Amino acid sequence: MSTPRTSVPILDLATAKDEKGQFTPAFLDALRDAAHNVGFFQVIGYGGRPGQDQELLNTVAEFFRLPLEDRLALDNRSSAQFRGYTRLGTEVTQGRADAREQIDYGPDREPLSDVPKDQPYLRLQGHNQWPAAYPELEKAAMEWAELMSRVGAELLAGISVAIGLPEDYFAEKFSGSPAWMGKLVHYVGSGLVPEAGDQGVGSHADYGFVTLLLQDSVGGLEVKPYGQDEWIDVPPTPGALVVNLGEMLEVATDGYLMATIHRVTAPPADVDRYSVPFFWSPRLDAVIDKVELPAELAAEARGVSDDPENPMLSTYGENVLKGWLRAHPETARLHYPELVS
Ligand SMILES: O=C(O)CCC(=O)C(=O)O
Ligand SMILES: [Fe+2]
Repeated sequence: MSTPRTSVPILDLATAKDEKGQFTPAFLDALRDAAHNVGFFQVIGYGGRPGQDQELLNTVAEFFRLPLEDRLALDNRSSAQFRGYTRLGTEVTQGRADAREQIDYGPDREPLSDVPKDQPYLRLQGHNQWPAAYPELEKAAMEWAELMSRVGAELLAGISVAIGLPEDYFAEKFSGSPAWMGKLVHYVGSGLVPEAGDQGVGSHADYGFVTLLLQDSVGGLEVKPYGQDEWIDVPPTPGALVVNLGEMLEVATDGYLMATIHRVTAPPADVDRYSVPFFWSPRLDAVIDKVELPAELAAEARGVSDDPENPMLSTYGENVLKGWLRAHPETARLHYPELVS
């Protein structure tokens, strides 16, 4: 085993490619090391408009200051796509309530009319819920998703090359209707959701390929690299996005890359924390097969985690529906009663 890691590396996307548009060997080495040994890193130079990150966080904070009834008008219990507003303390991670409220959103598409019984996850295609009286939110969130889709595709291309695959190896899985997901999150100070204790969000891995997270300056995000007992901090870093790898990369690489476990500690009493995670994810019907890794990397593959509480499913839609059903039990009972006991 390599030496335990105590910090999360920072990579600069602005200098990732040479003048011919190829990822540089130095960038690929740093990316492979960060992705394989830590599973978490930060990127700077990702190409947002100056001030776009802070504007988005301010817009999100403003939304959560609207009266509760305005937020509840977007209640995700009315959405078979789990889109819209989740009330404080009703999302569950590791069997415990999280001290956060949030809006979930994704690509806005017509729901499919004829969903085969054996592909219930196709029902996750559908519409978002946005506050009509506060149009700034939809605008900022969708503009962010566009930027993050570009960054996600670029990083996945880099990760592919770093593990010996062609740059566009996974591109087909995203073509047509990639099922990315965005979240606008408000963590509340400990004490406001008594049953959460200090759990902002409980320890978990993400479901897709790569997660790109914008966090404000409060802190509290921690990560547990594979094989390590110590949690390490992901310190708020101006101008940076936090990147972590999701379960689809663990499935594809047989654990050479792992979906790294992370959690957020609730902020201190009376402090609010805002974050915007974005999950770059393929089509719902994409099936992710194991890739052929170069021998020296294959020798370091750790196998796919076999947690009976969290099986990793190779059809992306199945894998993400598993997560939604677990995290939002009320919405699950209302829309997918046949899938939850
Ligand atoms: O808010 C954060 O810093 C992390 C959130 C997270 O891990 C998630 O929503 O999957
Ligand atoms: Fe996460």
